[in-house]
This record gives sequence, C-alpha cells and structure tokens, in this order.
Amino acid sequence: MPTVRFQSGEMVMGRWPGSNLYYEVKVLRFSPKSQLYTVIYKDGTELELKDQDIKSATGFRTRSRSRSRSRSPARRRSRSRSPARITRRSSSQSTPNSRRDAKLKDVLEVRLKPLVGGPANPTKPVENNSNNKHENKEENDTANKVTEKPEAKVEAEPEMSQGRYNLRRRKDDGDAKAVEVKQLQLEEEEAKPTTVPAATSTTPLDFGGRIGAYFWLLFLPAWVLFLLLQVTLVDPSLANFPPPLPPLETLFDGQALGIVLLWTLFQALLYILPVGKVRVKSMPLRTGERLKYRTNGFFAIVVSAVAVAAAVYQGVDLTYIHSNFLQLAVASFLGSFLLSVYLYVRSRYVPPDQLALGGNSGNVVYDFFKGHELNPRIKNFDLKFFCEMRPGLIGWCVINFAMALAEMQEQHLEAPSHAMILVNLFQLLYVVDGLWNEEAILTTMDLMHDGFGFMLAFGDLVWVPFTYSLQAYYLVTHPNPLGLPALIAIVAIKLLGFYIFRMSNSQKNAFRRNPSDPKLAHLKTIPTATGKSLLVSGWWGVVRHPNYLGDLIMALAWSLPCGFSHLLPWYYMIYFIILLVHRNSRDMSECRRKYGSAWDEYCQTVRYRIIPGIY
Ligand SMILES: NC(=O)C1=CN([C@@H]2O[C@H](COP(=O)(O)OP(=O)(O)OC[C@H]3O[C@@H](n4cnc5c(N)ncnc54)[C@H](OP(=O)(O)O)[C@@H]3O)[C@@H](O)[C@H]2O)C=CC1
Ligand SMILES: CC(C)CCC[C@@H](C)[C@H]1CC=C2C3=C(CC[C@@]21C)[C@@]1(C)CC[C@H](O)C(C)(C)[C@@H]1CC3
Repeated sequence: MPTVRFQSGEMVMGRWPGSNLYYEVKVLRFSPKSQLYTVIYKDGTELELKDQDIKSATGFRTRSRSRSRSRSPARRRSRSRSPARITRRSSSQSTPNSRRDAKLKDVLEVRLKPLVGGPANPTKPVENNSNNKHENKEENDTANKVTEKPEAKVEAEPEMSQGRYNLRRRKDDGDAKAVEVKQLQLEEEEAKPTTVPAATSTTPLDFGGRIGAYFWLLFLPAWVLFLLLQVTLVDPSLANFPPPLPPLETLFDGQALGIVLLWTLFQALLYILPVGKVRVKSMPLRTGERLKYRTNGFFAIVVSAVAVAAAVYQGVDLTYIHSNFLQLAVASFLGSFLLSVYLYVRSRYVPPDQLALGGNSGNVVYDFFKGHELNPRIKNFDLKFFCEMRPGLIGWCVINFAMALAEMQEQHLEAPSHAMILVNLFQLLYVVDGLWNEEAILTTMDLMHDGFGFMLAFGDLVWVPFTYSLQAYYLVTHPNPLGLPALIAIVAIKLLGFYIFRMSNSQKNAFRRNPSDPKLAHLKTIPTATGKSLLVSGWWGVVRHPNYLGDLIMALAWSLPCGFSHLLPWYYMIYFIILLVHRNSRDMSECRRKYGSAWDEYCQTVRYRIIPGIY
C-alpha cells in the first residue's frame, strides 16, 4: 500500500508538465483512488501530479546544490551568462559559427513572475538569493546529457540565442523575489519522457460534460439528417420541422456502403504508398516523443482527381452521389460509429502516456464521444491523421464536383453556373492548400491534444464531406445568377481570407518548426517556462487567432455565391463561428495550462481573440 508522502498545505517542488523544471507548489489534496496529488502553482495553475514528479522542498534544494557543484564545464560556462547577454545577441550580429557555438553553450534562462503570496498561495518565494539564483530547481541531468547532443539542442534553443526576447517577461519586484529557472528543453530529438501529466478522471470535462456527450451523440447525426433532408426541399427552412422523412429502410443501401468502403480503402492505399515527403516528425508530444508521418496528401488528391476523371470518362455517373446522398451519409455514419467503437475499446488497453488529457471521465458515453487515445496507430498507420486529411476532405471535393454535374443535368446547362464554379474552386483551393501544407496539421489542437473518438471520427468522415458540401448541393436546385461586380467582390473576399489564413498559419508553423528561422528574426516573442515562446508581433500580434479570422472570411465567400434567399447555405458560416469561438476558448484554457502567466501576458498584449477591435 503506497504511503502518502505529502500532506495538504505542504509546500513542495512540483515538476512542470513536459519539462524538467521544478517549481514550488502547494499540495492541495491527494486522491487515494488515482494516486495523484493535486497541486497549485504560484500562478494559480492547478495540476495533478504523480508522486515521482514531486520532491520535498528541503531535499530538493540540497540535491540541487550538490548537483550544481558537479556540473560539466559547459554547464559552468553557461551559468556565467546573464539573461541580458542573451537578449543582446541577434541573428544579424552573429556569424553562423558563433551562433552555432552559442547554441551549443547557452542555457535558456527564463525570468518568471515574482512569486506572490496570496490567499490560495500564501507562500514565500523559493530561491531569493541572487548568489544562487542560477542553481535552483533543475532537478535532473537531462541538460548535461543533451549538451552533448548538438543536433537536438540546435532545434530547441535558437529562440533565445537569437536574442528575440524583445518583449521580456515582467521585471521582478526586486531581486529578493526573483526566481530564475534554467531550462534546457533539449530533449526534442530522441529523449524519452521523464514525466507525463497524468490524464486523470478529474480533467475538466468539455462539451457539456457527461450529459452533453449524450446530447451531442444523438444531436449531431440527427442534425446532419435534418440538413440533408432540408437541402432537397424547394423552400428549405428551419420552420419545416420535422422535414418529410423517407422510409427508414431506404436509408441503408448496400451499394452506398460498398462505395464508401472502397473509397476509404483507396485513400488508405494512397496514404501508405511511399510517395511524397516520406517522413515528417510531429512536434514533441507531452511525452517528449515525436511521431513520424507520411505527408503525401497532395499526391493523394491528384491521384484521386485523375481516378475520378477517368471514371467519368468511362461513363460512371457521378450524379449518383447527388441522388443517393442520404444513403452515402448513412453508410459513412455507420463506418464512423464502428471506428469509434474500435477506438474506444483500444483506448482502454494503451499505456497512460499515450492518452489525451480529456476523454477519461470514466463515463463510457463521454469517453466514447470525446476520444481518449491521442494518436491511435496500427503499426505506422495513423488513424487520426488519415481520417482528418484524406477520405472526408478529398471526398468533399468529389461531392462538390458531382453536384456541379448534377446541376448541369438538373438545370439543362452546358456548363456549371458561376456560383457553382466559385463554390467548387474556393473549397477545392481550401482542401488542396490543406493537403499541400499537410505538415501544418501536426501543430493543430486536434493532432496535438485531442483524443480520437466519435466526435472527430464523425466530424472527419460524415460532418466534413456531407455538410461542408451543402452549398454545392443547394445550388443544384436553387440557381443564383451572379453579375460581374458580385463575382469580383466575392473572389476578392475569398483571396483576402485565404491570404490571412495562409500567412498566419505558415508564420506560426514556421516558428514552431524552427524558432531561429532568420525570416522570423524581426518578430517579438514572449518566453514561457516550457522553453517554447509565443509570437507577440506579426500576424499573432494582431489577434490571438488570425488564422480563424482568415478562415471565417473565406467561409463568407463560400456562402455569398448562394445568395440570400435561404438560411441553409449560410449554415456553414454560422456553425463555423460557433465552432471557432468554442475552439478558441478550449485553446485558451489549454495554453493557460501550458504557459501559465506567460499566456496571461500574451493576452494582455494581444487583446482581441479573432476580430481586431471587436472580439
Ligand atoms: N474548416 C474547419 O472546419 C476547421 C478549420 N480549422 C482551421 O484549422 C487551423 C488550425 O486550427 P487550431 O488547431 O484550432 O488552432 P491553431 O492552429 O491556431 O493552434 C493553436 C495553437 O497555436 C499555438 N499558439 C497560439 N498562440 C500562439 C502564439 N502567439 N505564438 C505561437 N504559437 C501560438 C498554441 O500551441 P503550441 O504553443 O503548443 O504550439 C495553440 O495551442 C486554423 O487555421 C483553423 O482556422 C479549425 C477547425 C475547423
Ligand atoms: C462534429 C463536430 C461538431 C465538429 C467536428 C470538427 C471537425 C469537423 C473539424 C475539427 C478540425 C478540423 C480541421 C479541418 C477539417 C474540419 C475538422 C476536422 C481541416 C482539415 C480542413 C482543411 C484545413 O486546411 C485544415 C487547416 C487542414 C483543417 C484542420 C482542422
């Protein structure tokens, strides 16, 4: 029976998740069931830590000091560097060699906010002696090990060696309260996890919790059904409730199921072909591990386009998709449901360090909905990555194309209408761009943080192909002639949105991949205790989610070609606002958890979330 080493109220040293940094924390409680301590950091962040991630404050100081005496020469050199010296160095001043040397020698020093005692945190600062301020809180020897691994270091450290901390963390209220923490966040390459924040049953529940999960599970498929029934009506409207329902037995169709299965297998085959950029590594996960991905999405869409064109040329009637839309959606729903069951079952058998932080409430329905395993894989086949980027996304373009053919047939046209062409081209551009920059998906919330369960499986395989294509479906039977000025205005809106979307996503992606990229050297950053920095100028200095802003402007351009007669083609825009606002708040909580006070500082500097001056 394990003993409880620390008592509630005790001040101890707690490891910051995903790093080797220890901070003074206060023990709030211990859960005998999960064997985890709930602790509170000085900045108010509450986390649950395993016993091995907590050290007693006294023992920690003693060990830390004795360890510091045996530091390697490289470490001693680095200790004599002051933060000021680091900030002065800039990429323009240093030669490649000197920069590389600096990268090899330097130690990232992050000045944290003073440790303020408060009601929830009535404690004194940890190390307030400026003589030993460089010695505190570094518990293990990862740093020493990694200084011998230049490659890894080069990747992790350049932000600081280029002196881009133009916007420094708040200056301490006097030296006495300062805490300086050293961090070598260098374990990127091959380092194995030393700590993983526990995914426990007390992780806050999202989407309305357990009751919410029941609701969404029933509501989402019903809502898709509702939309698909509406779009076939001459006068689609929310007032048409319930819409005329076809006989239930017609909803399932074996042929439609076969087509969905074949399409998915075809995409899986393309995914595993050794073509394109062979292996791209993800950002380091919480475990420190970096997964490898095959990013040949662009190749997949090109081959798919050729295959579809060949099929049409051979006489395959693609308008089948229009006339059997509901059946195809039901077949995809069945597929996504079975996949979710498989994902749920396997998530119960994987080691805890491969689980996402959410999706572990212990409630079957919630966990099934939210998903628990972070990156479920069958050998090297990454199920989440595949589902998010292939069958549904490329399928969406095929559906749009089929709708263009159906429009020509239905309205006896020689060519698709201008509105249909715009919708097709705009959405094709969106998908092709996503696949061309497929690597970028590896830094998104879905890949980095969310478990893979029903929500994403359904989202990827049903929601995206069958609701994102509603505008094209709508135009088949609801023509909307567009004049030249309207055409030009809509194209201009699309291009503006795309520019903002692409530039901001690329900027963040480039920064995360290589913070020392000379092209980004002019940007201001805020250092965080994890060793990663936050961009605070450039696109990410305008609003906190410039990429969402661009995406929303593009969504506007997708709806405009359908006109204003009905709400249905505007459905995507409305849904997308809700999705992105919710996503923004989820991301804010996640970043607050990860970056603590540095995130608050970012939010104070960049005040608006998505729309400058408004929201
Ligand atoms: N069409 C659709 O249905 C949908 C499209 N999208 C699009 O997908 C794309 C990805 O979206 P999503 O994953 O939600 O979010 P983001 O790509 O915006 O990623 C958020 C993450 O970026 C990092 N970050 C935040 N602020 C900064 C900063 N100032 N400096 C550096 N890094 C920062 C943080 O991660 P860390 O610090 O860990 O790197 C944060 O968790 C977006 O363009 C979005 O519009 C999204 C959802 C649905
Ligand atoms: C069913 C729920 C209510 C909502 C599920 C949400 C999902 C449909 C979306 C979550 C994030 C997504 C992204 C894309 C598609 C929609 C989902 C899966 C994306 C692949 C679209 C193409 C873009 O270029 C992108 C940036 C790669 C997108 C990434 C996020």
